[in-house]
Order: sequence, then C-alpha cells, then structure tokens
Amino acid sequence: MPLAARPADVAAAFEQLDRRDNVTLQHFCNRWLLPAGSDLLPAAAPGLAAGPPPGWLPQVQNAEARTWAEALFSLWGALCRQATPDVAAHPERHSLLQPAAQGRPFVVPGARFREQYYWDTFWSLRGLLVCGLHDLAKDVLCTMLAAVEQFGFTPNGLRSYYLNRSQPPLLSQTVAAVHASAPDLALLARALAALQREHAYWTSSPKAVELQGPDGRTHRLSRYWAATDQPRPEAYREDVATAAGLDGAAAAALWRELASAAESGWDFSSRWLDDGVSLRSCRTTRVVPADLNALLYQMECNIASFAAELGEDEVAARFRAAAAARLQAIDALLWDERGGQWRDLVLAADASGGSTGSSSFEQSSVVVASNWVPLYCGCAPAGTARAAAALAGLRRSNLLAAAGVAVTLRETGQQWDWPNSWPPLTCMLLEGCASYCGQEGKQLAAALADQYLRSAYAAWAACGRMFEKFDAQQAGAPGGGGEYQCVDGFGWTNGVALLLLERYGWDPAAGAAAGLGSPPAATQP
Ligand SMILES: OC[C@H]1O[C@H](O[C@H]2O[C@H](CO)[C@@H](O)[C@H](O)[C@H]2O)[C@H](O)[C@@H](O)[C@@H]1O
Repeated sequence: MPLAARPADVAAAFEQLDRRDNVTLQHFCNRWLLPAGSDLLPAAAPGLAAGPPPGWLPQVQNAEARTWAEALFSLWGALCRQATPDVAAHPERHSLLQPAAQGRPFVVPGARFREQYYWDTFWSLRGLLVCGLHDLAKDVLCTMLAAVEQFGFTPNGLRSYYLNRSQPPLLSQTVAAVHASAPDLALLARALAALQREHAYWTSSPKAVELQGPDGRTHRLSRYWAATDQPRPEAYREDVATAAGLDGAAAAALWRELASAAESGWDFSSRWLDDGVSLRSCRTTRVVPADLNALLYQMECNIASFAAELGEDEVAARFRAAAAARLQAIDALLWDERGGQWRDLVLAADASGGSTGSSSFEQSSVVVASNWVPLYCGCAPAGTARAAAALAGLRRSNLLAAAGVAVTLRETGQQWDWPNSWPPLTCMLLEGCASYCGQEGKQLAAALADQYLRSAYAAWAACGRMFEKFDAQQAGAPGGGGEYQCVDGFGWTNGVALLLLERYGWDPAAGAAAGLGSPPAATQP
C-alpha cells in the first residue's frame, strides 16, 4: 500500500501506536496508508482501441471461438496499467519499482497480482503479439530491460519486496519473440547487454554449484537462491506461522528456502519439500532444478545467436561454449534414460550452503512436469533417440490427465501440486513435443492444445472467467490449494489461449483431437 506521507512521518506515527489494539491499528492504516492499487491507473495501450488486426486467427472459423478470441483481445485493456505520476515523484512512498514508473504501459497478471511479473510476462507478451499489439509488447520488454539495467537481474515482480529474488529466466525468449515479430537491431543490442548481466546473476555464487559427475568431470550448474532470510513481506503472516516454534537460525534458514521456492515460480510444491508434504521441510536451495538449467542453456544459445547477428563474435563464441558445457552437464547428471526425463538433483543435507566442491547428490525420484522443460529448451535435438525417449516418458508419466497436464502427481494442498494444471507448463511441454519429437510429438501437441482450449473455454463459457490455473481432472474447473484463492484475469492463461488459437485453430463443437490416448485410470497422488 502506498504511504500517504513521508516514510519518516509514517514511522514516527507507528512508533507511538498501541499496536495491541486492532481498532487503533486500523485507524493508523486508514490515516497513513493509501489503498492497495491506488498507485496504478488503467492505461490506454497503443493499438487496443483499433481492435484485432485484419485477418487475424485465420484458422479460427467457428463463430463462438472467434467471439471468445475477441473477448480475450479486449481483456488486455483490463490488464494494462501505468503508474500514477506520484510513483516517479515520490518513489520512497511506493513499493512499485521505478522501471514501472517511466510512463510506459505494462501488463499485470490480474486480481491480487497488480504488478508486472517476470515469467508471466513471456506468455502475456506472446498473446499480445498474436493480437498485433507490437508497441505494447515492446513497452513491456523495455520495462524488463530497464529493471535489469537498474538491478542487475529481473526481479520476481516489479515491487521493492521482490528485489531479493528473480523468477524462471525467460527474458531471452521474450527478446527473441519481440525481435522475431519486428526486428530492431538497436533494441537487440540493448537486450544483449542486459542478458549478459542477467546471465552473470544466475551463474555466480550462491546460485552456482559445482558438482563432480560420474564421468569424473566437474560440472557447473545453477539453483534457486533468494537473498533473504526474512518472511516474505507479501506473505508475512503465512511465513511466520510456518516457522512457529523454530529458533532464530532455523526460522531464518526456512524463510530463505520459502523465498527461493517463490523464485522458482512454483510456490509451493512437493518438489521443494524434503518429506514431500510439509512446508517446514522446504529445502529449495538443495535442489539443482532441471527446468532452471535447461532455461539457462536456452538463454546461452539465445545470447550466442543475438551476438552473432550483431557481429559480436567474441561474445557469440563465449556463449556457445557456455551452452555446450551446460548441455554436457545436463546430459551427464540430469538425464534419466529409463524414465525418459530430466531429473532435478538433490544435494546432500550438508551441501546447502556450499557453492563449490564435490557435494554429494542424487537424482530426485519425483515425477514433475518441469522434468520435460529441457525438451522445450532444445536439450534433445529434433528427431534423436533422446527426444523420442522423452516423449515416451511423458506419455507414461501419468501427468497427462483427463482435462490437462498435471504439474505433479502428489496431492499436498499446495498450488503447484496435483491436480493443478498451469498454462506456462502446458505450453512448454506442448511446444517441446511439437518442435523436437516428429509426427508423434506434433500429434500429442495438437491434442494438448485442444485439451487446454477446451478447459479454458469451458470456464469462460460457464462464468466468464479466465483462471490462472485449472484442475487437470475436470475441464473448466479452477485449480486450488496454496495460500490464496484461485484468481482470474489472467495474463498467461489468455496469452497461451491466443497463441494456441493462432497455431492450431479451434472449434468448440468439434470432437476432441486424437493423440492423448485414454487418460490414466487413476493417477497416483
Ligand atoms: O504472494 C504469493 C506469491 O505470489 C506469486 O506467485 C504466484 O503468482 C505469480 C503471478 O502470477 C506467479 O508468477 C507464480 O508462479 C505464482 O506461484 C509471487 O510470484 C510469489 O513471489 C509470491 O510469494
């Protein structure tokens, strides 16, 4: 909430408060804080008033589907914001960060998420591009670049309380999407500099870990690691409750693990929990994630290709070598041939603080949708036996449920667990299958696209809402669990729907696309 006066005055008033009394506290809030969201104005996004571009979505012939697509176009208007002039004039009164206050419109996920988020933006932006909203997409990208220029990394979201962590690194893919739609060498040069800074952030200690492989080589990979040992300000009460009864050092360590899980974008999931169920056992920094390292491989490949296009040969060669080294590590340590998937690594308990050396580790046994993000990132070249094995592994995984791709197989009550299905993961898995796994992969991708569109449309038709996540068991049902009610809006849901409508077309009246086979009779929690 923005401050209604200078921070020193608000702090002085707070010092004098009898904080045991809720009514007094409420009066204090009314007097010294402004309503949440009062730092934002609706923004007139360039191009929105003109409506969808002529000839858009040529493959969508069905009238109902076209009406839905037009509604999705209009929803960008509801998700487009700009900062009030006061954010630039009095930054000390606001949690909104300055890159969001430079007059550019930006896109928020929706509902309680009133700021630009890192990985959400990639899918929102791809939807903007489908809608021909190139100027808005460029504005959104420039805000991300401005953040890297100011802070040296892309924050989780553009609020001051997110400055201790990032989110899954998709900036290079965002740059690639904007550049492919409207090539601009000056913007690419600016992005190349920012991406090299972001790469340094992800590959420096304590995010970097060195591991001795069975091949006798030392490999360098990365992990999530938030630079905080305090409760997350945006979920303070929850984090204090989770650490109840722990001594100071143990509570501080747990809070870092929770914030690091938020950095992964998967807050929260059994994937990060030592005992698989309780948040108290969260140990994110002991996990070397398959998806994070695959995204960094993709970033290194993208940086090399941007540098080559700009004639920066030394940078291109350096990043080609970095990508090759990371792929070698991914092949040697993360690939599980029998399972047809790339596994997270779990470091031994005494290794959580270390960034170097030959820490002992093992492949995680949990089956999670992120185990196929390396397919999306190009870790198995198209048409190879490895790509085919990954496709077969995904089919056998039990994650391909009746109404969506489940994120994990464990039901814990956390939002990044069974039975939830999340748009970004569905999109990455689907694109990985379509790009690298031949005809069979393309067929599965088309079936997953159909399944996603069916579920998103069912929710829209029933209640006019685009949920942030879905229930993988029942088309149109919202996902649940976690520390807040399922919200709608929603940036990445709309973005993924639009890009699938563009690529595959869709007819709600047609039968389900073939390719998924029969769903598993019972998915094991
Ligand atoms: O306030 C709780 C958490 O909310 C965010 O996480 C969730 O929403 C984000 C926006 O859609 C999404 O990027 C993330 O994957 C979700 O888990 C926030 O990113 C977290 O840092 C925050 O703790």
